Amino acid sequence: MNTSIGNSSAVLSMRRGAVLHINARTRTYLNSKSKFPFLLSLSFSTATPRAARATASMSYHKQLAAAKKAASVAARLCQKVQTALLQSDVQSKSDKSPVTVADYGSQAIVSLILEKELTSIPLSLVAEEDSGDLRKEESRETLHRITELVNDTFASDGTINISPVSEEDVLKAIDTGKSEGGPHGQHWVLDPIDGTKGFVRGQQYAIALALLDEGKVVLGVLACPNLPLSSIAKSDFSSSEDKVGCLFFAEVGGGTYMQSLDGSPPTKVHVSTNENLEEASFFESYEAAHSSHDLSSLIATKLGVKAPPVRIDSQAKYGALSRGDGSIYLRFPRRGYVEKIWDHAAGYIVVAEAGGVVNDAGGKPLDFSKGRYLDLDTGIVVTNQKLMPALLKAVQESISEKASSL
Ligand SMILES: Nc1ncnc2c1ncn2[C@@H]1O[C@H](COP(=O)(O)O)[C@@H](O)[C@H]1OP(=O)(O)O
Ligand SMILES: [Mg+2]
Ligand SMILES: [Mg+2]
Ligand SMILES: [Mg+2]
Repeated sequence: MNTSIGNSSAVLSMRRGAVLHINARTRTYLNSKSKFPFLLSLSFSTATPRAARATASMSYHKQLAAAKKAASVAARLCQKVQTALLQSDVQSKSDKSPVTVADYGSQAIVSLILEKELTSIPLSLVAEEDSGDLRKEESRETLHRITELVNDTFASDGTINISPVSEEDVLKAIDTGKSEGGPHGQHWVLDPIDGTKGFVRGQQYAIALALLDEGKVVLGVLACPNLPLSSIAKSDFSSSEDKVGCLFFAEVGGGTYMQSLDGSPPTKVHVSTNENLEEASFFESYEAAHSSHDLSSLIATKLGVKAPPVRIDSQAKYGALSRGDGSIYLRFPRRGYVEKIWDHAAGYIVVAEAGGVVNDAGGKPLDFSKGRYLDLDTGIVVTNQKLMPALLKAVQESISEKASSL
């Protein structure tokens, strides 16, 4: 039996260029999930060893404060949309993946807040969404709604001093995210909603924001609006009594902290110190299309892992792992899928600063300096330092066995 957060009965049908349909039962379910918090992540990285050394002693406090604010405000917009998701709010992109008004609104909010808070250098932002579809005639209503959502979110937050924005301002703010990143200089990396499928199902998602400096991730923020503040290691974690809404943040050399999205004081978190594989539990994607459940099951069996996998959407998995809810996260996308930096940058530093290790299946650390994409061997493997050697051995043996059985 597998463990997953929330209800899995939502029925979504997606066709190229078509609106994603949500049936009445799902709508009722989504509307009943207003208690769920949103997850947002941001990260920042640096690239060359010389420059990395030069920046190692730098402080990113100001950028971290701006990132936390941006992700938290964007999370509020996402929460508002998730509680009243309309069929017209969800559309299908050209790669058939869903996108909602909240993905666009979140990206606009983060871009506008970073621009406002950090005026010393021009903003370079590598982000998932762009305004291409929104500029089409048939998207006029959608753009209007996104602009309203952005302005309402700013207006209801007493700490944001941004005048009402126009539709053109929103389009421009979204398109700030077209930066290519790379090994030099500072680049923000944003996934405005990571785990859009989980968001649409009324389940887990994150706003993920990171900063790269010379190709290295130097800070990251993950807002997880629906993640319980207490551990999700146990299969009964989705109890309606659980308080939800976590904000994870990390700065290079400074450790990882978690606070509630409604503003409790932060506490330092650490990955699990578990060295016993029989007692280990592991996370993987809720969506089997995003990561091979068969391969991770083979690995778990080889390692003697007894607990069933915990399947949840988005970089909330990195957040949960950073506080020791489980000890392993396995991700094996289908052949040919290329991972993007915004899907891992914030999660990477949140786990690394909590004492964990994030490698590709070949045992190499992830390299965020190559532009918008990650160049990976097969998949991503995350655990603590003690378990990584045994885990990598099992991963590599299982990959070979699976390949020879085909
Ligand atoms: N076919 C795919 N394989 C792997 N990951 C995918 C695929 N399609 C979308 N994704 C991205 O995987 C991440 C979610 O993975 P998970 O299964 O861990 O929740 C998201 O970043 C999602 O993008 P998006 O940001 O658009 O939701
Ligand atoms: Mg997407
Ligand atoms: Mg994503
Ligand atoms: Mg996304």
